Amino acid sequence: MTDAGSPLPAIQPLVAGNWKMNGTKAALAEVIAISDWIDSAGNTLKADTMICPPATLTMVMAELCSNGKVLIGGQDCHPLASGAHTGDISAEMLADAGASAVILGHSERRSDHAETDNGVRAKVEAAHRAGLTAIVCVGETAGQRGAGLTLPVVARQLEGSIPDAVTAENTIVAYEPVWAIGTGLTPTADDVAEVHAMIREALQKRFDVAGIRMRILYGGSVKGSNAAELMSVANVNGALVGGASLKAADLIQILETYCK
Ligand SMILES: O=C[C@H](O)COP(=O)(O)O
Repeated sequence: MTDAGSPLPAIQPLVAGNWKMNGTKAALAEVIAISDWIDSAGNTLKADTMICPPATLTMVMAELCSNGKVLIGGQDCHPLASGAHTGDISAEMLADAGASAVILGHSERRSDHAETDNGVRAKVEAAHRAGLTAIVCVGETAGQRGAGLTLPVVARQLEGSIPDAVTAENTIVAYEPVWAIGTGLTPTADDVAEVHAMIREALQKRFDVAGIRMRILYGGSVKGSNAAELMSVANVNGALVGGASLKAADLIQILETYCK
């Protein structure tokens, strides 16, 4: 409930596809097929759809999807707006290319590029400065889960990676257990519920109403056959999908779980 006592609007789920380092111009056919399917689904689809292509496809994909049915996101950004940083792109550049969001702190960035919570936080601030929604990834490794550290690890990443001033619109949390990414393994529905409940509680404590309304996505081996179960867990407001977002037919199976 808000201060005025009126009920909060329902959270609109999001299914976001992270293409990672996959996709050339030939893959644009997939996003066209997704967009056409969304058109045919009309009002029955009760979720937003986003594709986060490699940077090379951002602008052309954003132009193809200018009707807004498929939102476009980046996969990373530099904390600064411009400068001598060979190979990097800024949040402002992503926004200029037509992106409305950017994935930050993905475990592959944390491990491949030694990204820290502080570094991710600076990138989230950059995303907000450029008017982008930050999709902030958190999640434990297999070793951390085995040691019973899932909740403290995720809580620490959440606290460290998200800045103090956020809104429910400009920030999304994605819980991705590292051991579930690309492995075909998924946590049980109860395990997902436990972590998402902790995330919701932490967000609410820190951000009040914004924390209640913020979307929390689950990611890690989501596919058509498990999406209905995972997406029905309390406090799961959509999915961050890797492998199953590369083919339109696979992503559409996941989107179908949100067709009512
Ligand atoms: O960002 C997406 C995740 O890393 C999940 O990837 P996956 O669906 O291939 O397991």
